[in-house]
Amino acid sequence: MTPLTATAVGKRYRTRWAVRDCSFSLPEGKVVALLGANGAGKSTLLRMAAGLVRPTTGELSVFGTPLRGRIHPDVSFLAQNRPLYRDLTVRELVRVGAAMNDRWSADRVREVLALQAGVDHDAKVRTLSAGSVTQVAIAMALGRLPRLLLLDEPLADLDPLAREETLRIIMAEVADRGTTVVMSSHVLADLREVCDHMLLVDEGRVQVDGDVEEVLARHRVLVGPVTDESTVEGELVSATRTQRQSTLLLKDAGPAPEGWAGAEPDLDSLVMGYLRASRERRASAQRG
Ligand SMILES: Nc1ncnc2c1ncn2[C@@H]1O[C@H](COP(=O)(O)OP(=O)(O)OP(=O)(O)O)[C@@H](O)[C@H]1O
Repeated sequence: MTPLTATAVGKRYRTRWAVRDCSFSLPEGKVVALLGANGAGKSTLLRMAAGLVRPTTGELSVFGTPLRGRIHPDVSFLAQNRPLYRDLTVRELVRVGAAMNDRWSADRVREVLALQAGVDHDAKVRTLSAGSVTQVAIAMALGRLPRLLLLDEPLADLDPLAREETLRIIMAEVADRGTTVVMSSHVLADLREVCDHMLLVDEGRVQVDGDVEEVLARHRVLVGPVTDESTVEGELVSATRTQRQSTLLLKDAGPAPEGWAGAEPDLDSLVMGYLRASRERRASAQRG
């Protein structure tokens, strides 16, 4: 069953739309990278999917059930501010989790915590480093035994070792339990090796949605003479030009014309191309 479907979803804060006309369906049992620049609308989308924020327009469904402003029992959400009771110890938190959740596995939380080196179970949450708080919050999120795990910037505070541990835990969660994981980030390097599916948002709209391999196969990077772009076929996503040479990212490109070299982009150059185009659109809108 589809873990998350959005139909024409929009969210307006006062006069500003944070998310606009978003429609997508996520595949089950995959890792989905939710990508976009700062302020693109990633957190707002995740908060709506978690049932914490109601859409202004449209509808979100989790495993076929329309959300009505409350968290779905099969969903766990790691919010960007990691809300945990700061005066409790990690051990006490695990006990409180049992009281607050209908479905709860303290064993699962302990199992995940045991995989995370350096988290002191007897320390009060407020004395932990930001990275340890994130690790505890992820363990707590997994304690709800979710089928859909929504993670807002899960790796942002983690050192390289903790990142690796966390990615391993997430990969095992997907492989062993078939959980669908949505992870937001603006640091693509975090997600490159783990994501199967991507959702790239820009100014609240979905720009790219699909299986990573399929998305890459639909794009080409063409390099050729700056003087002769007229022979290039396809939808231009973005371009970087030096005095002599153009590097174009294209969607649904035709064959490389005479004098041009073409190759499939890697995920980094694809995402950078879309982000660059988005920044240029914003800059040109500001210039009026
Ligand atoms: N509670 C709020 N009230 C008013 N505006 C908001 C609120 N939450 C988000 N916004 C605005 O909505 C837009 C999208 O914000 P959002 O936090 O969803 O983006 P994001 O992609 O998660 O950004 P970042 O990567 O910086 O966390 C931004 O312009 C933001 O200022």
